[in-house]
Amino acid sequence: MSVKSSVAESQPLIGEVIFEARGLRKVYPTGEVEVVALNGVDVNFSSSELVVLLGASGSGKSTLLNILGGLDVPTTGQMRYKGWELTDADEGVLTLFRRNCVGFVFQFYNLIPSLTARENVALITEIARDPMTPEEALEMVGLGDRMDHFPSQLSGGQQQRVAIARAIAKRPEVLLCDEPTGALDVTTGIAVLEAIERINREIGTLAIIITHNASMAEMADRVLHLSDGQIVKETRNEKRLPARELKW
Ligand SMILES: Nc1ncnc2c1ncn2[C@@H]1O[C@H](COP(=O)(O)OP(=O)(O)OP(=O)(O)O)[C@@H](O)[C@H]1O
Repeated sequence: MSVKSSVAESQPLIGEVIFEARGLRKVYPTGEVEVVALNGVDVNFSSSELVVLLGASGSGKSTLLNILGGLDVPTTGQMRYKGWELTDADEGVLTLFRRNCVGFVFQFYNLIPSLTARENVALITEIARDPMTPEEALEMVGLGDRMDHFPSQLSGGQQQRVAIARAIAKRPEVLLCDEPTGALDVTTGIAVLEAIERINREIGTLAIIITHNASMAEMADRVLHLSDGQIVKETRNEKRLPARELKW
Protein backbone atom coordinates (compact mmCIF):
# COMPACT_ATOMS: atom_id res chain seq x y z
CA MET A 1 0.00 0.00 0.00
CA SER A 2 1.39 3.44 -0.91
CA VAL A 3 2.00 6.07 1.75
CA LYS A 4 -0.70 8.19 0.16
CA SER A 5 -3.35 5.50 0.27
CA SER A 6 -2.41 4.38 3.76
CA VAL A 7 -2.81 7.97 5.01
CA ALA A 8 -6.08 8.33 3.14
CA GLU A 9 -7.43 5.10 4.60
CA SER A 10 -6.13 5.40 8.13
CA GLN A 11 -8.73 5.92 10.79
CA PRO A 12 -8.77 9.39 12.34
CA LEU A 13 -7.38 9.97 15.81
CA ILE A 14 -10.18 10.41 18.27
CA GLY A 15 -10.32 14.01 19.46
CA GLU A 16 -11.67 15.83 22.48
CA VAL A 17 -14.99 15.12 24.14
CA ILE A 18 -17.68 17.29 22.54
CA PHE A 19 -20.92 15.81 23.93
CA GLU A 20 -21.48 15.10 27.59
CA ALA A 21 -24.82 13.60 28.54
CA ARG A 22 -25.62 12.93 32.18
CA GLY A 23 -28.65 11.16 33.62
CA LEU A 24 -30.74 11.60 30.48
CA ARG A 25 -34.32 10.51 30.96
CA LYS A 26 -37.11 10.91 28.47
CA VAL A 27 -40.63 10.10 29.53
CA TYR A 28 -43.64 10.34 27.21
CA PRO A 29 -46.93 10.73 29.04
CA THR A 30 -49.24 8.75 26.75
CA GLY A 31 -52.69 8.62 28.29
CA GLU A 32 -52.67 6.64 31.51
CA VAL A 33 -49.29 5.01 31.07
CA GLU A 34 -45.98 6.76 30.87
CA VAL A 35 -43.49 5.46 28.33
CA VAL A 36 -39.91 5.72 29.58
CA ALA A 37 -37.90 6.02 26.37
CA LEU A 38 -34.56 6.83 28.06
CA ASN A 39 -33.88 5.81 31.59
CA GLY A 40 -30.66 7.36 32.83
CA VAL A 41 -28.12 7.62 30.03
CA ASP A 42 -24.60 8.82 30.82
CA VAL A 43 -22.38 9.03 27.77
CA ASN A 44 -19.67 11.11 26.14
CA PHE A 45 -18.88 11.45 22.46
CA SER A 46 -15.65 12.80 20.97
CA SER A 47 -14.82 14.50 17.71
CA SER A 48 -13.64 12.20 14.91
CA GLU A 49 -15.28 9.19 16.55
CA LEU A 50 -17.46 6.78 14.61
CA VAL A 51 -20.04 5.28 16.97
CA VAL A 52 -22.67 2.67 16.21
CA LEU A 53 -25.85 2.43 18.32
CA LEU A 54 -27.41 -1.03 18.45
CA GLY A 55 -30.54 -2.19 20.22
CA ALA A 56 -33.94 -3.75 19.77
CA SER A 57 -36.86 -1.76 18.42
CA GLY A 58 -38.11 0.61 21.10
CA SER A 59 -34.86 0.54 23.11
CA GLY A 60 -34.45 4.33 22.83
CA LYS A 61 -31.91 4.78 20.02
CA SER A 62 -33.81 7.41 18.04
CA THR A 63 -34.79 9.24 21.21
CA LEU A 64 -31.13 9.51 22.19
CA LEU A 65 -30.10 10.63 18.70
CA ASN A 66 -32.86 13.24 18.56
CA ILE A 67 -31.84 14.67 21.91
CA LEU A 68 -28.19 14.80 20.84
CA GLY A 69 -29.20 16.65 17.68
CA GLY A 70 -31.38 19.20 19.47
CA LEU A 71 -34.55 17.86 17.80
CA ASP A 72 -35.93 16.84 21.17
CA VAL A 73 -35.23 17.68 24.80
CA PRO A 74 -34.83 15.29 27.73
CA THR A 75 -37.41 15.24 30.53
CA THR A 76 -34.55 15.35 33.04
CA GLY A 77 -30.78 15.15 32.85
CA GLN A 78 -28.11 17.29 31.27
CA MET A 79 -26.74 17.64 27.78
CA ARG A 80 -23.65 19.68 27.03
CA TYR A 81 -22.07 20.35 23.68
CA LYS A 82 -18.54 21.77 23.87
CA GLY A 83 -19.37 23.08 27.32
CA TRP A 84 -22.64 24.77 26.22
CA GLU A 85 -25.60 23.70 28.23
CA LEU A 86 -28.22 22.53 25.74
CA THR A 87 -30.68 21.18 28.29
CA ASP A 88 -32.32 24.48 29.11
CA ALA A 89 -31.49 26.22 25.87
CA ASP A 90 -34.30 28.11 24.17
CA GLU A 91 -35.48 27.21 20.69
CA GLY A 92 -33.33 29.94 19.10
CA VAL A 93 -30.12 28.44 20.52
CA LEU A 94 -31.17 24.92 19.55
CA THR A 95 -31.92 26.10 16.02
CA LEU A 96 -28.45 27.64 15.72
CA PHE A 97 -26.90 24.48 17.16
CA ARG A 98 -28.73 22.31 14.63
CA ARG A 99 -28.00 24.64 11.75
CA ASN A 100 -24.30 25.17 12.44
CA CYS A 101 -23.13 21.98 14.08
CA VAL A 102 -25.30 19.00 13.13
CA GLY A 103 -26.06 17.10 9.95
CA PHE A 104 -28.93 14.59 9.96
CA VAL A 105 -29.44 11.55 7.76
CA PHE A 106 -32.61 9.49 8.07
CA GLN A 107 -33.75 6.17 6.65
CA PHE A 108 -35.89 7.93 4.05
CA TYR A 109 -34.03 10.49 2.07
CA ASN A 110 -36.47 13.42 2.19
CA LEU A 111 -35.19 14.91 -1.06
CA ILE A 112 -37.32 17.43 -2.94
CA PRO A 113 -38.43 15.59 -6.10
CA SER A 114 -38.63 18.68 -8.30
CA LEU A 115 -35.02 19.70 -7.58
CA THR A 116 -31.84 18.14 -8.97
CA ALA A 117 -29.19 16.61 -6.71
CA ARG A 118 -27.19 19.83 -6.92
CA GLU A 119 -30.22 21.96 -6.08
CA ASN A 120 -31.21 19.73 -3.15
CA VAL A 121 -27.74 20.24 -1.64
CA ALA A 122 -27.74 23.97 -2.50
CA LEU A 123 -30.79 24.46 -0.26
CA ILE A 124 -28.48 23.90 2.69
CA THR A 125 -25.31 25.53 1.38
CA GLU A 126 -27.24 28.76 0.89
CA ILE A 127 -27.94 29.09 4.62
CA ALA A 128 -24.74 27.62 6.11
CA ARG A 129 -21.81 29.60 7.57
CA ASP A 130 -18.82 28.10 5.76
CA PRO A 131 -20.23 25.51 3.40
CA MET A 132 -18.64 23.42 0.70
CA THR A 133 -20.08 23.99 -2.71
CA PRO A 134 -22.84 21.54 -3.68
CA GLU A 135 -20.39 20.17 -6.25
CA GLU A 136 -17.71 19.45 -3.62
CA ALA A 137 -20.24 17.76 -1.34
CA LEU A 138 -21.58 15.59 -4.15
CA GLU A 139 -18.04 14.69 -5.23
CA MET A 140 -17.33 13.55 -1.67
CA VAL A 141 -20.13 11.02 -1.82
CA GLY A 142 -19.11 9.82 -5.27
CA LEU A 143 -21.89 11.53 -7.23
CA GLY A 144 -19.86 14.01 -9.23
CA ASP A 145 -21.38 12.66 -12.43
CA ARG A 146 -25.00 12.78 -11.23
CA MET A 147 -25.36 16.38 -10.10
CA ASP A 148 -28.08 17.34 -12.56
CA HIS A 149 -30.19 14.25 -12.05
CA PHE A 150 -33.53 14.43 -10.28
CA PRO A 151 -34.21 12.05 -7.38
CA SER A 152 -36.46 9.89 -9.60
CA GLN A 153 -33.46 9.33 -11.90
CA LEU A 154 -31.30 8.01 -9.04
CA SER A 155 -31.22 4.66 -7.25
CA GLY A 156 -32.09 4.45 -3.55
CA GLY A 157 -28.41 4.34 -2.56
CA GLN A 158 -27.63 7.33 -4.77
CA GLN A 159 -30.54 9.28 -3.30
CA GLN A 160 -29.26 8.49 0.17
CA ARG A 161 -25.82 9.75 -0.85
CA VAL A 162 -27.42 13.01 -2.02
CA ALA A 163 -29.02 13.21 1.43
CA ILE A 164 -25.57 12.68 2.98
CA ALA A 165 -24.05 15.34 0.70
CA ARG A 166 -26.79 17.71 1.87
CA ALA A 167 -26.06 16.87 5.51
CA ILE A 168 -22.29 17.29 5.25
CA ALA A 169 -22.08 20.30 2.92
CA LYS A 170 -22.04 22.62 5.92
CA ARG A 171 -19.02 20.70 7.32
CA PRO A 172 -20.87 19.69 10.49
CA GLU A 173 -18.96 18.67 13.59
CA VAL A 174 -21.61 16.02 14.18
CA LEU A 175 -23.35 13.70 11.72
CA LEU A 176 -26.33 11.82 13.13
CA CYS A 177 -27.61 8.92 11.03
CA ASP A 178 -30.82 7.07 11.91
CA GLU A 179 -30.80 3.76 10.02
CA PRO A 180 -29.19 5.26 6.92
CA THR A 181 -29.04 1.88 5.18
CA GLY A 182 -32.39 0.59 6.44
CA ALA A 183 -34.04 0.77 3.03
CA LEU A 184 -31.05 -0.40 0.97
CA ASP A 185 -29.54 -3.66 -0.24
CA VAL A 186 -26.01 -4.65 0.80
CA THR A 187 -24.08 -3.14 -2.10
CA THR A 188 -25.81 0.21 -2.06
CA GLY A 189 -25.80 0.20 1.75
CA ILE A 190 -22.04 -0.20 1.75
CA ALA A 191 -21.61 2.70 -0.69
CA VAL A 192 -23.60 4.86 1.73
CA LEU A 193 -21.50 3.73 4.70
CA GLU A 194 -18.32 4.48 2.76
CA ALA A 195 -19.57 8.04 2.22
CA ILE A 196 -20.14 8.44 5.97
CA GLU A 197 -16.74 6.90 6.72
CA ARG A 198 -15.04 9.32 4.34
CA ILE A 199 -16.62 12.37 5.94
CA ASN A 200 -15.66 11.14 9.40
CA ARG A 201 -12.08 10.61 8.23
CA GLU A 202 -11.60 13.72 6.10
CA ILE A 203 -13.50 16.35 8.09
CA GLY A 204 -13.10 14.78 11.55
CA THR A 205 -16.87 14.71 11.97
CA LEU A 206 -18.24 12.73 14.90
CA ALA A 207 -20.55 10.20 13.20
CA ILE A 208 -23.20 8.36 15.20
CA ILE A 209 -25.08 5.68 13.30
CA ILE A 210 -28.20 3.84 14.45
CA THR A 211 -28.66 0.41 12.94
CA HIS A 212 -30.38 -2.92 13.46
CA ASN A 213 -27.56 -4.55 11.56
CA ALA A 214 -25.04 -5.92 14.06
CA SER A 215 -22.37 -6.47 11.39
CA MET A 216 -21.99 -2.70 11.07
CA ALA A 217 -20.49 -2.69 14.56
CA GLU A 218 -17.14 -3.66 13.04
CA MET A 219 -16.74 -0.32 11.23
CA ALA A 220 -17.06 1.65 14.48
CA ASP A 221 -14.57 2.91 17.04
CA ARG A 222 -17.18 2.27 19.68
CA VAL A 223 -20.46 0.40 19.88
CA LEU A 224 -23.20 1.29 22.35
CA HIS A 225 -25.87 -1.31 23.04
CA LEU A 226 -29.19 0.06 24.24
CA SER A 227 -31.92 -1.86 26.02
CA ASP A 228 -35.01 -0.43 27.75
CA GLY A 229 -33.70 3.11 27.57
CA GLN A 230 -30.28 2.38 29.00
CA ILE A 231 -26.80 1.77 27.65
CA VAL A 232 -26.26 -1.78 28.82
CA LYS A 233 -22.97 -2.51 27.09
CA GLU A 234 -20.18 -0.56 25.44
CA THR A 235 -17.49 -2.13 23.29
CA ARG A 236 -14.51 -0.66 21.46
CA ASN A 237 -12.77 -1.83 18.33
CA GLU A 238 -9.05 -1.34 18.37
CA LYS A 239 -9.12 -1.34 14.61
CA ARG A 240 -12.08 -0.40 12.48
CA LEU A 241 -13.05 -2.55 9.56
CA PRO A 242 -13.47 -0.48 6.38
CA ALA A 243 -17.14 -0.39 5.34
CA ARG A 244 -16.35 -2.06 2.01
CA GLU A 245 -15.15 -5.17 3.90
CA LEU A 246 -18.36 -5.52 5.90
CA LYS A 247 -20.54 -8.54 5.14
CA TRP A 248 -24.17 -9.03 6.00
N1 LIG B 1 -43.57 10.77 20.60
C1 LIG B 1 -43.68 9.66 21.34
N2 LIG B 1 -44.75 9.46 22.14
C2 LIG B 1 -44.86 8.37 22.91
N3 LIG B 1 -43.92 7.38 22.94
C3 LIG B 1 -42.86 7.51 22.16
C4 LIG B 1 -42.66 8.66 21.32
N4 LIG B 1 -41.49 8.51 20.66
C5 LIG B 1 -40.97 7.33 21.06
N5 LIG B 1 -41.78 6.75 21.98
C6 LIG B 1 -41.56 5.46 22.67
O1 LIG B 1 -40.28 5.53 23.28
C7 LIG B 1 -39.62 4.26 23.19
C8 LIG B 1 -38.27 4.44 22.50
O2 LIG B 1 -38.50 4.81 21.16
P1 LIG B 1 -37.32 5.03 20.10
O3 LIG B 1 -37.95 5.47 18.83
O4 LIG B 1 -36.30 5.87 20.70
O5 LIG B 1 -36.75 3.54 19.94
P2 LIG B 1 -35.72 2.95 18.87
O6 LIG B 1 -34.74 2.11 19.63
O7 LIG B 1 -35.20 4.03 18.02
O8 LIG B 1 -36.70 2.00 18.03
P3 LIG B 1 -36.65 1.57 16.47
O9 LIG B 1 -35.43 0.72 16.31
O10 LIG B 1 -37.92 0.79 16.30
O11 LIG B 1 -36.63 2.83 15.65
C9 LIG B 1 -40.57 3.34 22.46
O12 LIG B 1 -41.29 2.60 23.41
C10 LIG B 1 -41.48 4.29 21.72
O13 LIG B 1 -42.76 3.72 21.52
